[in-house]
Amino acid sequence: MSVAAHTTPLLSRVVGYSVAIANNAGRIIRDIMKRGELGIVEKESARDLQTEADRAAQRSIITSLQKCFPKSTIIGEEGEDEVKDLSGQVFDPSSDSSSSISSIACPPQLTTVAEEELVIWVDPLDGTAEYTQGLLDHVTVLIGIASGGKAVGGVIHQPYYNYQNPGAELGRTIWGIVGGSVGGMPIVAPPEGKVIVTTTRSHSSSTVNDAVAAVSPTEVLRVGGAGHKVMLLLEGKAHVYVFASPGCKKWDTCAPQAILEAAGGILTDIKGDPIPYHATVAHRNSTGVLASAAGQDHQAFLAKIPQHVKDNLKA
Ligand SMILES: Nc1ncnc2c1ncn2[C@@H]1O[C@H](COP(=O)(O)O)[C@@H](O)[C@H]1OP(=O)(O)O
Ligand SMILES: [Mg+2]
Ligand SMILES: [Mg+2]
Ligand SMILES: [Mg+2]
Repeated sequence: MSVAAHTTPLLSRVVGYSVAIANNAGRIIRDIMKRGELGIVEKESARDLQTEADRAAQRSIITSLQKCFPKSTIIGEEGEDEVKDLSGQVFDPSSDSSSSISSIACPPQLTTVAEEELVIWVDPLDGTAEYTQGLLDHVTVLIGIASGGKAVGGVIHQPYYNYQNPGAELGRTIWGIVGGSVGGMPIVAPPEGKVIVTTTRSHSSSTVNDAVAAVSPTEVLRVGGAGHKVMLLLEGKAHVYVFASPGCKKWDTCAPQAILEAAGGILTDIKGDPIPYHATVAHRNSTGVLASAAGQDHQAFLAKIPQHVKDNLKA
């Protein structure tokens, strides 16, 4: 372990190690796709799939995080068996130069957060439907860190970024701490005079579509993954992410929310209420998601969501 690991705040260390752990999970996801044996199973429905990549990436992430931060609570998408299975290949994040943590700023109010106060929400592969359909750049690995019920830090790794640009570096990782710093990609403001909305491509419903139409989009980007859609907000490709559905869970939104808020954006439920991230909270975001890029009028978007949409999403 480097000297910096002992002198930097715990939260910066967790985020820095999560960068390396997410990058390693991305390698596992690419390897499984290359081998072509996806081992697809249906979870709750045909729209809720799990592959060997989801399972293997979760095993590796949970095993590695638990080894580094044994007193924190770690909650992963892929169920109890996978979470308790610590046989995943242990990855030592301090061996990876991408976990350089000295540049990850932590605001004063978060420097004293203790390991046992942290709840780490892990989505080992966000955008599983798109992964199985070959829409590989929609896939992300999400590690979100909460303290006091709030999303305070996060990592989004996009393992297939640039996969259609041979010669360019494959994959990218963005990280952030709320009130601290954001790194890994430039933050760009979306174009003025347009309202580009991003929403689901694989989990639509009439309520989802009514909410999108209500914000009067000039363009709608229907893409997979919560992590991918928040990346579109960060890189100026969309103004607002609207998902009036109970489909997303805490591990889908914790990391994206922390990074978006660190960059000046806002993520709430579709009614404007904060999403809680305590260890004991219900996993489902039953009242939907609305996220806006930095500089956008979040309240104005919320005000346009029709009452019948809000009524359809009960807590
Ligand atoms: N109805 C649903 N069933 C299961 N997962 C869902 C559902 N709706 C959304 N999700 C999760 O939220 C993410 C964002 O939704 P969408 O891509 O539809 O916009 C999905 O990639 C999926 O995460 P995951 O792929 O990790 O299972
Ligand atoms: Mg899933
Ligand atoms: Mg997900
Ligand atoms: Mg997932």
